[in-house]
Amino acid sequence: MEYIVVVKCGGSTVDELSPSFFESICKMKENGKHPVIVHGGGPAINGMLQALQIETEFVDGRRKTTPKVLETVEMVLSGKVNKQIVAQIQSVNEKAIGLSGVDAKLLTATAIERETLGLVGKIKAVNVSFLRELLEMGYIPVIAPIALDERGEKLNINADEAAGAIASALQAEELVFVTDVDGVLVDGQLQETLSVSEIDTYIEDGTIYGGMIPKVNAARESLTGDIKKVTIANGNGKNTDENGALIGTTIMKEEFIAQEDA
Ligand SMILES: Nc1ncnc2c1ncn2[C@@H]1O[C@H](COP(=O)(O)OP(=O)(O)O)[C@@H](O)[C@H]1O
Ligand SMILES: CC(=O)N[C@@H](CCC(=O)OP(=O)(O)O)C(=O)O
Repeated sequence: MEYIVVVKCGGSTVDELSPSFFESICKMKENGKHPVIVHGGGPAINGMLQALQIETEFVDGRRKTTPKVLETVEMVLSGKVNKQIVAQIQSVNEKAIGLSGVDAKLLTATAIERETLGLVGKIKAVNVSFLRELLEMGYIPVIAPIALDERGEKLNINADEAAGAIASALQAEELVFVTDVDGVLVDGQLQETLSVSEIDTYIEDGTIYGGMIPKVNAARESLTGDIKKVTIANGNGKNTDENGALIGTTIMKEEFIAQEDA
């Protein structure tokens, strides 16, 4: 299998994704690339938890997940958000299939720290052969970040972390985070490129905070493997190149930045 692109759609943007975003996904296929979509849904989960009067709390960017919270997370992610994206892709005439990590044991995870986070996991394994079969059949997999642990218990996974782990396991060429900002901003200025070493500096001085932290951390981890390029871009469809590819902040290994500059 050649060129795989993992695209993570953030919950911040999932209701705003423009037709041109879905067209850019189609263009990828026309250009011989294989998109795999991983999605979040934080704001929709918050809304449902509020409606159900279930308390929620974040610890270092991850949602503390009780059994009741997990039930709601799964209902919103696997039920509402996943099928919304699958329907939108199919409306531009592409074949899409919605799954969570529970289906076909797609994602296996272990709990990070039950005492503080409850049912929150870190991905240990991805059912790569099943995903590759779907890609070979021409399907775009759309994946909700719920995983199973070794005993078959469900765990909630941060969607940015899930996208990074799936991209690494698939040996994808590219990882794209689609969110509600144009990319990484420093003093209000969009950064076209960012090196791995700059990530640490900007997290340390507070320039990168909140929901941007898991994205740049997932970028850093993925770039230690086969992935050559990670992009953080806006889902509003306004920033695309002539091929319809999303433009935002590109995070690359130092040696690739050096090559591009040469
Ligand atoms: N340096 C930065 N540049 C741009 N956005 C940043 C930065 N640091 C933190 N953010 C925040 O990260 C948010 C995106 O993360 P998040 O809300 O978790 O989105 P998603 O649901 O797409 O994962 C932005 O809306 C912004 O508030
Ligand atoms: C463990 C954990 O925090 N899981 C996330 C999963 C969804 C997500 O990550 O959505 P975004 O991409 O919109 O942030 C949650 O429960 O909100």
